[in-house]
Amino acid sequence: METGALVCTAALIGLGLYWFVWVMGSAEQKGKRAVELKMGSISRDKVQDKYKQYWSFFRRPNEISESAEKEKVPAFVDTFYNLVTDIYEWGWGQSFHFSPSLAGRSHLEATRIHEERASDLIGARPGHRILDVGCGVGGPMRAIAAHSRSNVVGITINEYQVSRARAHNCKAGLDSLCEVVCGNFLQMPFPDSSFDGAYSIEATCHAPKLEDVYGEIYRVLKPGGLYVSYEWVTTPLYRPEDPEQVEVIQGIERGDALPGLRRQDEIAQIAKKVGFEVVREEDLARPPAGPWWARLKMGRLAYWRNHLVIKALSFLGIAPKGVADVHEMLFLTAAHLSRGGETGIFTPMHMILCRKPLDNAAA
Ligand SMILES: C=C(CC[C@@H](C)[C@H]1CC[C@H]2C3=CC[C@H]4[C@H](C)[C@@H](O)CC[C@]4(C)[C@H]3CC[C@]12C)C(C)C
Ligand SMILES: C[S@@+](CC[C@H](N)C(=O)[O-])C[C@H]1O[C@@H](n2cnc3c(N)ncnc32)[C@H](O)[C@@H]1O
Repeated sequence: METGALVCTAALIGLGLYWFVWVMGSAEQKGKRAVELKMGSISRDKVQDKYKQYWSFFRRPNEISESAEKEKVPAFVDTFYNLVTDIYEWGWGQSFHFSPSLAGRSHLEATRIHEERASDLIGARPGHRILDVGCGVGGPMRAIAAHSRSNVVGITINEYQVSRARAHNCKAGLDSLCEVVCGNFLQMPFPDSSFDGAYSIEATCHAPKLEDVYGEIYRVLKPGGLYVSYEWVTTPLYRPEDPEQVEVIQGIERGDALPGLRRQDEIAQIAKKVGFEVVREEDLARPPAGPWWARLKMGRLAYWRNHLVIKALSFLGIAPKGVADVHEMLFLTAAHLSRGGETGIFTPMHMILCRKPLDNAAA
C-alpha cells in the first residue's frame, strides 16, 4: 500500500476510535466519559473484591429482609452505588430512575416531567423545605428546585454521590436551593417536624423494612405535610409459583441491590401503619402511559458498544479491574427489568401520596 493510503487509513481508524470511545462513549450529552469511570470511593485494587462481596450478599435477595442480614443492607447498598454510580451517569444521566415514555418527547424531557409531577403532587413552592429521600446524584432534586423554587435537602447513603450531587448543583447554579447530606434514611439526622414536604423516587425499595423508612419520613414531616413516593413493586399479575416469573423478579433484585421486592398492595398498608393518611395511589406505568422500559430496550446496541469500550479500557489498565463484571451485571439487570415491564409483573412507579395528619400536632 502507498504511504498516502496508509496514512489515510490510520487517520480514519484513529478518528473512528475517537468517535467510538469519546463521542459515543457518553450517552448523556453532558455526562461522564468512559475514561472517567471510577468506582466511587472504592480504591482501584478493591473493585473486583467488592463486587464479589456484593454479588454473594444479594444472591438470595428474598431471604435478606427476614434474617439478621438485613442490618448489613445499607452498607451493601452503599457498595452497590460505589460500583454503579459512574456507569449510571455515563449511560443514563443524572436521574437514576425510569419514566413513562412520552410520544414526541426526549428521554430527558420525559424524566423532567415525571420529576415535576412529584413536586406538584406535594405542592412544593417557594419557601418550602422539601426532603428528597435517597437523592442519588441529584437529577430530581435540581429539576424540582428549578420547577418549584423550593429548598430541597437530599439524603443519600453514598458519600461519592454526595460529592457528585454537590458538584452538579454548583454547575447548574442551584446550590443556593439544593443541599445534600450523607446519611442513612432509616435513621435520618433531621429534627422532628422539620420539612414541609418530602418525596422519594425509586429509592425506598432499598429498605429491608418499608415501615422503617416511612416511619422516619413521618417523623421529620410537619403535620399536614405531604409525602409522595414512586415505589418498585410486583403487580397483581405476578405469580410466585411460576419459576420464569420468579427468575425475572430475583434478577431485578440481585442486579439492583434490593432486599426483596414488595407487593403493590402492601405499600398503602405500611403507610397507614406508621400513621399516614393515604391521599392517592396509582401505578403510573399503566396505560395510557407509554412503556417505561422502551428506553432500556432501545439502548441495547449502546450497551454492547459500552461493553466493548469498558473491556478495552480495562485491558489498557485505564478502568479498574471488575468494572466489566459490574457492567455485565447491569446488562443482565436491564434484560430482567425489560421483561418485568413487558409482562406487567413489575412496576418501578407505583405512586403513593400520603399526608401526615394535622391531629398529631397536639399529640
Ligand atoms: C432505581 C434504580 C435504578 C434504575 C435505573 C436508573 C438503572 C437500572 C438498570 C440500569 C442500567 C442498566 C443497563 C446499563 C447498560 C448496560 C450500560 O451500558 C449503561 C447504563 C445502563 C443503561 C444502566 C443505567 C441505569 C439503570 C437503567 C434501582 C437501583 C433501585
Ligand atoms: C436508584 S437511586 C435513586 C436516586 C434518585 N432518587 C434519582 O431518582 O435519581 C436510589 C438512591 O437511594 C439511596 N439509598 C438507598 N438506601 C439508602 C439508605 N439506607 N439511606 C440513604 N440513602 C439510601 C441511594 O444511595 C441512591 O441515592
